[in-house]
Amino acid sequence: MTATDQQGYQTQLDEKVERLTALLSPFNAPDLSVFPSQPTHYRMRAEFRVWHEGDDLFHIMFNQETKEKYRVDSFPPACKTINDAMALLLEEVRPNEALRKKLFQIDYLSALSGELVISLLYHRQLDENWEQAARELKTKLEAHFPKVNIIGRARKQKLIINDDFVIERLPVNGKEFIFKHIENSFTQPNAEVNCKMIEWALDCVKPLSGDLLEMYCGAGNFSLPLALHFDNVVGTEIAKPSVQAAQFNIEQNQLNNVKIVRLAAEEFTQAMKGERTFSRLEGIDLNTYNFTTVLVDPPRAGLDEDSLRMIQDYDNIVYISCNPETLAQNLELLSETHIVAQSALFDQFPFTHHIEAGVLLTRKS
Ligand SMILES: C[S@@+](CC[C@H](N)C(=O)[O-])C[C@H]1O[C@@H](n2cnc3c(N)ncnc32)[C@H](O)[C@@H]1O
Repeated sequence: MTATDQQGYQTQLDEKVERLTALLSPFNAPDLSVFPSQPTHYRMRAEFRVWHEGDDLFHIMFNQETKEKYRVDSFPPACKTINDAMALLLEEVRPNEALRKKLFQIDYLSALSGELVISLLYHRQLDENWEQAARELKTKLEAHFPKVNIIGRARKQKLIINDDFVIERLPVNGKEFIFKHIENSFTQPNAEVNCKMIEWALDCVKPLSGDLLEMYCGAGNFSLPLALHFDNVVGTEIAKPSVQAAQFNIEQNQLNNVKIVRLAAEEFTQAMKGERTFSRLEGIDLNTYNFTTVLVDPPRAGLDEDSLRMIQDYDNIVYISCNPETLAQNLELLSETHIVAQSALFDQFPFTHHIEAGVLLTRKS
Protein backbone atom coordinates (compact mmCIF):
# COMPACT_ATOMS: atom_id res chain seq x y z
CA MET A 1 0.00 0.00 0.00
CA THR A 2 1.55 3.28 -1.14
CA ALA A 3 1.10 6.66 0.56
CA THR A 4 -1.22 7.60 -2.34
CA ASP A 5 -3.37 4.51 -1.73
CA GLN A 6 -3.51 5.37 1.97
CA GLN A 7 -4.53 8.91 1.07
CA GLY A 8 -7.19 7.46 -1.29
CA TYR A 9 -8.53 5.30 1.52
CA GLN A 10 -8.81 8.28 3.87
CA THR A 11 -10.50 10.42 1.20
CA GLN A 12 -13.13 7.74 0.60
CA LEU A 13 -13.68 7.24 4.33
CA ASP A 14 -14.13 11.02 4.76
CA GLU A 15 -16.78 10.95 2.02
CA LYS A 16 -18.60 8.13 3.80
CA VAL A 17 -18.53 10.07 7.08
CA GLU A 18 -19.99 13.09 5.28
CA ARG A 19 -22.72 11.00 3.61
CA LEU A 20 -23.78 9.21 6.83
CA THR A 21 -23.66 12.45 8.83
CA ALA A 22 -26.02 14.04 6.29
CA LEU A 23 -28.41 11.06 6.42
CA LEU A 24 -28.54 11.15 10.23
CA SER A 25 -28.71 14.95 10.60
CA PRO A 26 -32.57 15.16 10.49
CA PHE A 27 -32.53 13.03 13.66
CA ASN A 28 -30.12 15.28 15.59
CA ALA A 29 -27.61 12.47 15.86
CA PRO A 30 -24.46 13.24 17.85
CA ASP A 31 -21.10 13.22 16.04
CA LEU A 32 -20.25 9.86 14.51
CA SER A 33 -17.70 7.56 16.11
CA VAL A 34 -15.65 6.34 13.17
CA PHE A 35 -14.01 2.91 13.05
CA PRO A 36 -11.63 2.66 10.07
CA SER A 37 -10.48 -0.59 8.51
CA GLN A 38 -6.99 -1.75 7.72
CA PRO A 39 -6.55 -0.55 4.12
CA THR A 40 -5.31 -4.00 3.03
CA HIS A 41 -5.86 -7.63 4.09
CA TYR A 42 -9.24 -7.01 5.72
CA ARG A 43 -11.62 -9.44 3.96
CA MET A 44 -12.18 -12.98 5.20
CA ARG A 45 -13.84 -14.03 1.91
CA ALA A 46 -12.83 -13.81 -1.74
CA GLU A 47 -14.15 -15.33 -4.97
CA PHE A 48 -12.31 -15.67 -8.27
CA ARG A 49 -12.99 -17.06 -11.70
CA VAL A 50 -10.35 -19.41 -13.12
CA TRP A 51 -8.63 -18.90 -16.46
CA HIS A 52 -7.05 -21.90 -18.26
CA GLU A 53 -4.21 -21.42 -20.72
CA GLY A 54 -3.02 -24.79 -22.01
CA ASP A 55 -1.98 -26.71 -18.89
CA ASP A 56 -1.62 -23.50 -16.90
CA LEU A 57 -4.36 -21.80 -14.92
CA PHE A 58 -4.71 -18.73 -12.72
CA HIS A 59 -7.18 -16.66 -10.72
CA ILE A 60 -8.91 -13.88 -12.63
CA MET A 61 -11.38 -11.08 -11.95
CA PHE A 62 -13.28 -8.73 -14.24
CA ASN A 63 -12.97 -4.98 -14.50
CA GLN A 64 -16.45 -3.77 -13.54
CA GLU A 65 -16.45 -0.95 -16.10
CA THR A 66 -14.74 -2.48 -19.14
CA LYS A 67 -15.79 -6.10 -18.26
CA GLU A 68 -12.27 -7.16 -19.28
CA LYS A 69 -10.67 -9.99 -17.36
CA TYR A 70 -7.41 -9.48 -15.50
CA ARG A 71 -5.04 -11.93 -13.85
CA VAL A 72 -4.92 -11.93 -10.03
CA ASP A 73 -1.89 -13.52 -8.38
CA SER A 74 -2.43 -11.78 -5.09
CA PHE A 75 -5.47 -9.90 -3.80
CA PRO A 76 -4.65 -7.16 -1.24
CA PRO A 77 -8.25 -6.79 0.11
CA ALA A 78 -8.22 -10.46 1.21
CA CYS A 79 -6.57 -11.51 4.46
CA LYS A 80 -3.03 -12.89 4.43
CA THR A 81 -4.28 -16.47 4.88
CA ILE A 82 -6.25 -16.26 1.62
CA ASN A 83 -3.33 -14.65 -0.23
CA ASP A 84 -0.98 -17.41 0.95
CA ALA A 85 -3.52 -20.08 0.00
CA MET A 86 -4.04 -18.68 -3.52
CA ALA A 87 -0.47 -19.41 -4.64
CA LEU A 88 -0.16 -22.73 -2.78
CA LEU A 89 -3.47 -23.99 -4.13
CA LEU A 90 -2.64 -23.32 -7.78
CA GLU A 91 0.75 -25.01 -7.38
CA GLU A 92 -1.10 -28.19 -6.41
CA VAL A 93 -4.01 -27.88 -8.84
CA ARG A 94 -1.98 -26.94 -11.96
CA PRO A 95 -0.29 -30.35 -12.51
CA ASN A 96 -3.29 -32.38 -11.29
CA GLU A 97 -5.79 -33.28 -14.04
CA ALA A 98 -8.43 -34.52 -11.55
CA LEU A 99 -8.49 -31.16 -9.75
CA ARG A 100 -7.87 -28.92 -12.75
CA LYS A 101 -10.29 -30.22 -15.38
CA LYS A 102 -13.23 -27.83 -15.97
CA LEU A 103 -12.53 -25.90 -12.75
CA PHE A 104 -14.12 -22.48 -13.32
CA GLN A 105 -14.31 -20.79 -9.93
CA ILE A 106 -12.52 -20.78 -6.57
CA ASP A 107 -14.10 -19.31 -3.40
CA TYR A 108 -12.15 -18.80 -0.20
CA LEU A 109 -13.52 -18.37 3.31
CA SER A 110 -11.01 -17.80 6.08
CA ALA A 111 -10.83 -16.73 9.71
CA LEU A 112 -8.46 -14.96 12.09
CA SER A 113 -7.79 -18.49 13.41
CA GLY A 114 -6.08 -19.28 10.06
CA GLU A 115 -8.62 -21.99 9.11
CA LEU A 116 -9.86 -22.16 5.52
CA VAL A 117 -12.71 -23.46 3.42
CA ILE A 118 -11.78 -23.59 -0.28
CA SER A 119 -14.68 -24.23 -2.66
CA LEU A 120 -13.79 -25.50 -6.12
CA LEU A 121 -16.58 -25.11 -8.68
CA TYR A 122 -16.66 -27.30 -11.81
CA HIS A 123 -18.45 -27.62 -15.13
CA ARG A 124 -18.42 -31.43 -14.82
CA GLN A 125 -19.58 -34.09 -12.38
CA LEU A 126 -17.06 -35.01 -9.66
CA ASP A 127 -16.00 -38.63 -9.14
CA GLU A 128 -13.87 -40.75 -6.79
CA ASN A 129 -10.68 -39.58 -8.51
CA TRP A 130 -11.57 -36.01 -7.67
CA GLU A 131 -12.36 -36.95 -4.09
CA GLN A 132 -9.04 -38.76 -3.66
CA ALA A 133 -7.14 -35.81 -5.18
CA ALA A 134 -9.03 -33.33 -2.97
CA ARG A 135 -8.13 -35.31 0.15
CA GLU A 136 -4.44 -35.23 -0.85
CA LEU A 137 -4.74 -31.50 -1.55
CA LYS A 138 -6.20 -30.94 1.92
CA THR A 139 -3.30 -32.82 3.55
CA LYS A 140 -0.69 -30.87 1.57
CA LEU A 141 -2.24 -27.49 2.36
CA GLU A 142 -2.52 -28.38 6.03
CA ALA A 143 1.28 -28.21 6.20
CA HIS A 144 0.74 -24.42 5.94
CA PHE A 145 -2.59 -23.73 7.72
CA PRO A 146 -4.18 -25.04 10.94
CA LYS A 147 -7.11 -26.59 9.06
CA VAL A 148 -8.21 -26.68 5.42
CA ASN A 149 -11.60 -27.89 4.17
CA ILE A 150 -12.23 -28.50 0.49
CA ILE A 151 -15.66 -28.33 -1.09
CA GLY A 152 -16.26 -29.58 -4.63
CA ARG A 153 -19.32 -28.19 -6.35
CA ALA A 154 -20.83 -29.19 -9.67
CA ARG A 155 -24.38 -29.28 -11.02
CA LYS A 156 -26.56 -30.85 -8.27
CA GLN A 157 -23.39 -32.01 -6.49
CA LYS A 158 -21.61 -30.85 -3.35
CA LEU A 159 -18.76 -32.92 -1.88
CA ILE A 160 -17.41 -31.73 1.47
CA ILE A 161 -13.92 -32.67 2.74
CA ASN A 162 -14.17 -32.58 5.77
CA ASP A 163 -16.33 -29.62 6.85
CA ASP A 164 -18.18 -26.73 5.23
CA PHE A 165 -17.15 -24.26 7.93
CA VAL A 166 -14.23 -22.58 9.64
CA ILE A 167 -13.92 -22.06 13.37
CA GLU A 168 -13.31 -18.37 14.01
CA ARG A 169 -11.84 -16.98 17.21
CA LEU A 170 -12.81 -13.34 17.67
CA PRO A 171 -11.13 -11.21 20.33
CA VAL A 172 -13.71 -8.91 21.93
CA ASN A 173 -12.51 -6.62 24.74
CA GLY A 174 -9.68 -9.05 25.46
CA LYS A 175 -11.90 -12.16 25.60
CA GLU A 176 -11.93 -14.75 22.81
CA PHE A 177 -15.24 -15.96 21.38
CA ILE A 178 -15.55 -19.07 19.23
CA PHE A 179 -17.78 -18.93 16.15
CA LYS A 180 -18.62 -21.47 13.49
CA HIS A 181 -18.68 -19.63 10.14
CA ILE A 182 -20.40 -21.68 7.46
CA GLU A 183 -19.57 -21.42 3.76
CA ASN A 184 -22.42 -19.66 1.90
CA SER A 185 -24.02 -18.34 5.12
CA PHE A 186 -23.92 -14.74 6.27
CA THR A 187 -20.86 -13.69 8.28
CA GLN A 188 -19.40 -10.20 8.67
CA PRO A 189 -16.70 -9.97 5.96
CA ASN A 190 -14.19 -7.74 7.80
CA ALA A 191 -13.22 -9.55 11.01
CA GLU A 192 -11.27 -6.73 12.65
CA VAL A 193 -13.95 -4.12 12.02
CA ASN A 194 -16.55 -6.65 13.17
CA CYS A 195 -14.77 -6.89 16.54
CA LYS A 196 -14.85 -3.08 16.82
CA MET A 197 -18.56 -3.16 16.01
CA ILE A 198 -19.28 -5.71 18.75
CA GLU A 199 -17.20 -3.69 21.22
CA TRP A 200 -19.14 -0.52 20.26
CA ALA A 201 -22.45 -2.36 20.89
CA LEU A 202 -21.12 -3.54 24.27
CA ASP A 203 -20.17 0.02 25.10
CA CYS A 204 -23.68 1.24 24.20
CA VAL A 205 -25.36 -1.24 26.54
CA LYS A 206 -22.89 -0.77 29.42
CA PRO A 207 -25.31 1.25 31.60
CA LEU A 208 -28.25 -1.06 30.80
CA SER A 209 -29.45 -4.21 32.55
CA GLY A 210 -32.29 -6.75 32.19
CA ASP A 211 -32.76 -8.94 29.11
CA LEU A 212 -31.85 -8.41 25.45
CA LEU A 213 -34.05 -9.21 22.49
CA GLU A 214 -32.27 -9.58 19.17
CA MET A 215 -33.62 -9.85 15.62
CA TYR A 216 -31.60 -10.94 12.56
CA CYS A 217 -29.01 -12.49 14.88
CA GLY A 218 -27.21 -14.74 12.35
CA ALA A 219 -24.90 -17.18 14.13
CA GLY A 220 -24.91 -15.08 17.31
CA ASN A 221 -22.20 -12.57 16.34
CA PHE A 222 -23.63 -9.98 18.77
CA SER A 223 -25.79 -12.29 20.91
CA LEU A 224 -22.89 -14.19 22.46
CA PRO A 225 -20.62 -11.31 23.56
CA LEU A 226 -23.69 -9.34 24.74
CA ALA A 227 -24.87 -12.35 26.77
CA LEU A 228 -22.03 -11.62 29.20
CA HIS A 229 -23.70 -8.29 29.95
CA PHE A 230 -27.45 -9.10 30.00
CA ASP A 231 -29.32 -11.55 32.24
CA ASN A 232 -30.79 -13.31 29.21
CA VAL A 233 -30.66 -13.01 25.44
CA VAL A 234 -33.35 -14.20 23.01
CA GLY A 235 -32.28 -14.03 19.36
CA THR A 236 -34.24 -14.75 16.20
CA GLU A 237 -32.98 -15.53 12.73
CA ILE A 238 -34.55 -16.88 9.54
CA ALA A 239 -31.70 -19.00 8.08
CA LYS A 240 -31.54 -22.58 9.36
CA PRO A 241 -27.74 -23.08 8.97
CA SER A 242 -27.11 -19.85 10.90
CA VAL A 243 -29.46 -20.93 13.71
CA GLN A 244 -27.68 -24.30 13.89
CA ALA A 245 -24.30 -22.54 13.96
CA ALA A 246 -25.62 -20.25 16.72
CA GLN A 247 -26.62 -23.30 18.85
CA PHE A 248 -23.11 -24.74 18.34
CA ASN A 249 -21.57 -21.37 19.28
CA ILE A 250 -23.65 -21.09 22.45
CA GLU A 251 -22.37 -24.49 23.54
CA GLN A 252 -18.73 -23.83 22.57
CA ASN A 253 -18.70 -20.55 24.50
CA GLN A 254 -20.40 -22.21 27.48
CA LEU A 255 -23.23 -19.72 27.70
CA ASN A 256 -26.45 -20.77 29.40
CA ASN A 257 -28.48 -17.57 29.10
CA VAL A 258 -28.95 -17.39 25.30
CA LYS A 259 -31.82 -18.83 23.28
CA ILE A 260 -31.88 -18.61 19.48
CA VAL A 261 -35.12 -19.33 17.62
CA ARG A 262 -35.59 -19.85 13.88
CA LEU A 263 -38.23 -17.27 13.04
CA ALA A 264 -38.52 -14.54 10.43
CA ALA A 265 -38.59 -11.07 11.99
CA GLU A 266 -42.16 -10.67 10.72
CA GLU A 267 -43.20 -13.96 12.43
CA PHE A 268 -41.47 -13.02 15.65
CA THR A 269 -43.28 -9.68 15.67
CA GLN A 270 -46.58 -11.55 15.35
CA ALA A 271 -45.56 -13.79 18.27
CA MET A 272 -44.61 -10.79 20.43
CA LYS A 273 -47.92 -9.13 19.68
CA GLY A 274 -49.73 -12.36 20.63
CA GLU A 275 -51.23 -12.67 17.13
CA ARG A 276 -49.74 -16.10 16.39
CA THR A 277 -48.13 -18.99 18.23
CA PHE A 278 -45.23 -21.00 16.85
CA SER A 279 -44.13 -24.51 17.83
CA ARG A 280 -40.56 -23.26 17.28
CA LEU A 281 -41.08 -21.05 20.35
CA GLU A 282 -42.06 -24.01 22.52
CA GLY A 283 -40.38 -23.83 25.93
CA ILE A 284 -39.80 -20.07 25.63
CA ASP A 285 -42.37 -17.94 27.46
CA LEU A 286 -41.72 -14.47 26.05
CA ASN A 287 -43.84 -12.91 28.82
CA THR A 288 -41.38 -13.99 31.52
CA TYR A 289 -38.50 -11.92 30.11
CA ASN A 290 -37.61 -8.40 31.17
CA PHE A 291 -36.59 -7.06 27.76
CA THR A 292 -35.12 -3.59 28.22
CA THR A 293 -33.14 -3.53 25.01
CA VAL A 294 -33.51 -4.72 21.46
CA LEU A 295 -30.71 -5.13 18.91
CA VAL A 296 -31.50 -5.36 15.21
CA ASP A 297 -29.10 -5.98 12.33
CA PRO A 298 -31.38 -6.38 9.30
CA PRO A 299 -30.46 -7.02 5.66
CA ARG A 300 -30.28 -4.07 3.22
CA ALA A 301 -34.07 -3.65 3.08
CA GLY A 302 -34.25 -2.61 6.75
CA LEU A 303 -37.22 -3.45 9.01
CA ASP A 304 -40.85 -3.92 7.98
CA GLU A 305 -43.33 -1.49 9.52
CA ASP A 306 -44.88 -3.97 12.00
CA SER A 307 -41.46 -4.94 13.36
CA LEU A 308 -40.52 -1.26 13.65
CA ARG A 309 -43.66 -0.55 15.68
CA MET A 310 -42.99 -3.60 17.84
CA ILE A 311 -39.41 -2.54 18.72
CA GLN A 312 -40.68 0.93 19.66
CA ASP A 313 -42.03 -0.76 22.81
CA TYR A 314 -38.46 -1.06 24.16
CA ASP A 315 -36.54 1.68 25.92
CA ASN A 316 -33.24 1.03 24.15
CA ILE A 317 -32.66 0.04 20.55
CA VAL A 318 -29.26 -0.78 19.06
CA TYR A 319 -29.68 -0.65 15.29
CA ILE A 320 -26.81 -1.99 13.13
CA SER A 321 -27.29 -1.31 9.43
CA CYS A 322 -25.52 -2.19 6.19
CA ASN A 323 -27.68 0.32 4.31
CA PRO A 324 -27.84 3.85 5.75
CA GLU A 325 -30.66 4.82 3.33
CA THR A 326 -33.09 2.27 4.85
CA LEU A 327 -31.73 3.09 8.32
CA ALA A 328 -32.70 6.73 7.74
CA GLN A 329 -36.16 5.67 6.48
CA ASN A 330 -36.68 3.49 9.57
CA LEU A 331 -35.52 6.32 11.84
CA GLU A 332 -38.39 8.48 10.61
CA LEU A 333 -40.78 6.26 12.58
CA LEU A 334 -38.43 5.33 15.44
CA SER A 335 -37.57 8.99 16.10
CA GLU A 336 -41.22 9.64 17.02
CA THR A 337 -40.55 7.78 20.28
CA HIS A 338 -36.73 7.63 20.58
CA ILE A 339 -33.71 9.92 20.26
CA VAL A 340 -30.42 9.00 18.61
CA ALA A 341 -28.06 8.88 21.59
CA GLN A 342 -25.01 7.49 19.77
CA SER A 343 -24.03 6.91 16.17
CA ALA A 344 -21.11 5.16 14.50
CA LEU A 345 -19.61 4.29 11.13
CA PHE A 346 -17.78 0.98 10.80
CA ASP A 347 -15.75 0.74 7.61
CA GLN A 348 -16.56 -2.91 6.88
CA PHE A 349 -16.18 -2.38 3.12
CA PRO A 350 -13.10 -0.23 2.29
CA PHE A 351 -12.73 0.98 -1.30
CA THR A 352 -16.45 0.49 -1.98
CA HIS A 353 -19.28 2.94 -1.40
CA HIS A 354 -20.93 0.64 1.14
CA ILE A 355 -21.36 1.95 4.67
CA GLU A 356 -22.00 -0.04 7.83
CA ALA A 357 -23.63 2.11 10.51
CA GLY A 358 -24.76 1.77 14.10
CA VAL A 359 -27.10 3.89 16.19
CA LEU A 360 -28.21 3.67 19.79
CA LEU A 361 -31.76 4.91 20.30
CA THR A 362 -33.13 5.69 23.74
CA ARG A 363 -36.74 6.46 24.64
CA LYS A 364 -37.65 10.16 24.77
CA SER A 365 -38.23 11.29 28.32
C1 LIG B 1 -26.79 -8.32 8.15
S1 LIG B 1 -27.00 -10.00 8.61
C2 LIG B 1 -26.62 -9.91 10.33
C3 LIG B 1 -26.35 -11.20 11.03
C4 LIG B 1 -25.68 -11.10 12.39
N1 LIG B 1 -26.20 -10.04 13.20
C5 LIG B 1 -24.18 -10.93 12.24
O1 LIG B 1 -23.63 -9.90 12.67
O2 LIG B 1 -23.51 -11.84 11.72
C6 LIG B 1 -28.73 -10.15 8.53
C7 LIG B 1 -29.29 -11.50 8.96
O3 LIG B 1 -30.72 -11.43 8.83
C8 LIG B 1 -31.20 -12.68 8.37
N2 LIG B 1 -32.52 -12.39 7.77
C9 LIG B 1 -32.79 -11.94 6.53
N3 LIG B 1 -34.12 -11.74 6.39
C10 LIG B 1 -34.69 -12.05 7.58
C11 LIG B 1 -36.03 -12.02 8.08
N4 LIG B 1 -37.04 -11.64 7.32
N5 LIG B 1 -36.24 -12.40 9.35
C12 LIG B 1 -35.20 -12.79 10.15
N6 LIG B 1 -33.91 -12.84 9.75
C13 LIG B 1 -33.66 -12.47 8.47
C14 LIG B 1 -30.11 -13.17 7.43
O4 LIG B 1 -30.17 -14.58 7.29
C15 LIG B 1 -28.85 -12.69 8.12
O5 LIG B 1 -28.33 -13.68 8.99
